[in-house]
Amino acid sequence: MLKLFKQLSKMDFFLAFISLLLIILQVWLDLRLPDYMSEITMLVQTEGSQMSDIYAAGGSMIAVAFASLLTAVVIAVIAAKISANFSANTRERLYDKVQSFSLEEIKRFSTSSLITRTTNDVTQVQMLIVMGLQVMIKAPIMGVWAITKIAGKNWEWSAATAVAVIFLMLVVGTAIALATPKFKILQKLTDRLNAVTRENITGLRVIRAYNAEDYQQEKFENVNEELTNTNLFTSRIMSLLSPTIQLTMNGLSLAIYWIGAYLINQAGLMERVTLFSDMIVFSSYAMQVVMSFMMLIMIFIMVPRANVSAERILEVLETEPTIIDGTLTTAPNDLKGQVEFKHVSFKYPDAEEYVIQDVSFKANQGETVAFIGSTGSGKSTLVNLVPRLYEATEGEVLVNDVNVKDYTQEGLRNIMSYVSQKAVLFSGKIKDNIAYGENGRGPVSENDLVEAVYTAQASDFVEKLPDGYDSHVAQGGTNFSGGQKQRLSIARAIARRPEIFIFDDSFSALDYKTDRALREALAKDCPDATKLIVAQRIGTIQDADKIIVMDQGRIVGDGTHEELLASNEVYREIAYSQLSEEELA
Ligand SMILES: Nc1ncnc2c1ncn2[C@@H]1O[C@H](COP(=O)(O)OP(=O)(O)OP(=O)(O)O)[C@@H](O)[C@H]1O
Repeated sequence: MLKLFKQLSKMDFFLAFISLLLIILQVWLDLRLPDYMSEITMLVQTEGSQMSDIYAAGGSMIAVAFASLLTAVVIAVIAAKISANFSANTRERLYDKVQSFSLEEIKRFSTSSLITRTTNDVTQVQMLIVMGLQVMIKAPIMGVWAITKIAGKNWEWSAATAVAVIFLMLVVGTAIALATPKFKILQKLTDRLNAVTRENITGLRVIRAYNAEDYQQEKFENVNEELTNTNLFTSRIMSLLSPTIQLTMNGLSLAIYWIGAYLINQAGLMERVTLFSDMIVFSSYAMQVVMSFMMLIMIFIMVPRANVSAERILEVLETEPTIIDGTLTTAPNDLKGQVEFKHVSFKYPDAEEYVIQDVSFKANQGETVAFIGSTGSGKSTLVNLVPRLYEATEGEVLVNDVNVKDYTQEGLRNIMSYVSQKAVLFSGKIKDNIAYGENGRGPVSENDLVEAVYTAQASDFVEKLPDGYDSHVAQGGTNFSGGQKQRLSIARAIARRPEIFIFDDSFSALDYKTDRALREALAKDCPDATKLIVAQRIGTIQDADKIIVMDQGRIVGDGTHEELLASNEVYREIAYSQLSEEELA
């Protein structure tokens, strides 16, 4: 956890130092109170005392108590500020780190766990800082100071206090030992609850359509119940602590008075007043000692959980992304839009089998290269290697004759547009979604934006909307149809004016007519861009300059539509399953 605190700024450390000084002042003020008590008790017991003296002592006592209160408020404000700063910085660092992760690291942690770590786990540590700054430093100072005040006064009273403290430590130690293992489980269960909730919300349509509410509900309830039970277990243990502490404090008071009564009974008349006053003072200080232990206990309750959270946060922060940036922002040559695979093989992290095996091909500037093959044959995986969403396990992926590993990721992605299999839109306006991201050449102009929408065959529905390009897009683009979403995400790719387009089965939701119109417009408007197209439909790819046929991660044929029809069995099978002989002739 200390590692996490290292990131606090100098200003935060300075504030923490100020709060330390204030805490010392507060403890000093708090420990003045029993002295006034003693003074007042003495005055009350002594014959001939003046009322004005009692008022003076009482007034000072109130002033000191008020000053202590004021100091406590300032300390609390400082603690809140430091802890809020800590949270904001940690969340930002986590966010930046996650941004640098490749899909491999995201998969390793899981999306829901990354969300819990950025929110819930940070809050756990934040709460510890707030409490810790106020109490963790104060309690030992107060405890030690109070002990020195009562040390040597009377061994019977000291022994009673020691017994109370030892008893408390035993009870708390047992409670912490029982509860700590559960804290780790609690955070993991929070991850799972988060995952199930996300699944329920994102899959709502399917859940409803299949009347699977009960099934999902049960899934949710199972995790929820497990989390509740674990929470209850730790809470029950911790809830025993408070009454035990109360009981110990009251028991200690009783013991001190009981011992006091015995001592007073034994003492001579003159000593009685001093003993009585000592007893009052001792019991006040003894309460301070027990109170400081109680404060420490509160912290000890929080430390194990915060520690688990801190470890989970550090795990993310200390993970080195597997995809490391190269140094080149552009290729040191005049090539544009060239993509080449040289004996590339790939297997997913933690997987045994290769999903791409010894793939080699070349796409030159302006060419359209299409990939077709049965589902699961590795087409999407293959094109994901070009923008380095994954790293080739063996072989080389070259863009403009430079290995993709040698580019900075930003430089590499500046020259390409990737359209994923599932259209992804972001909440905001249509135009924000199209003029999205950066390409290293400044913002997308209004003209490029409109042209892109036209090329993507999206103008018909965009311009019909009451707010046109300013129309609202809901999160995930849920207020658009599948085909509309695909066209908008294709428009976003076109607006970037890239050297290379990667379409990962991005035409699948379009009707044949729109599919054809879009491809024709793309060929006309972006003739110089290289297009890598993954598709299931022969119609989408039959005009491609080169078609690569994939089967079980290997290339089993390449050529034009006509060449493959004549020579490639796998291609012919796919083609005949989709089009009639007349259409293919
Ligand atoms: N993130 C992943 N982790 C592990 N294995 C994966 C992952 N994504 C895909 N695979 C596996 O890799 C293989 C190739 O998948 P890929 O998505 O590249 O095929 P595809 O040809 O694009 O299929 P489709 O046409 O159905 O989209 C499949 O066997 C799949 O199970």
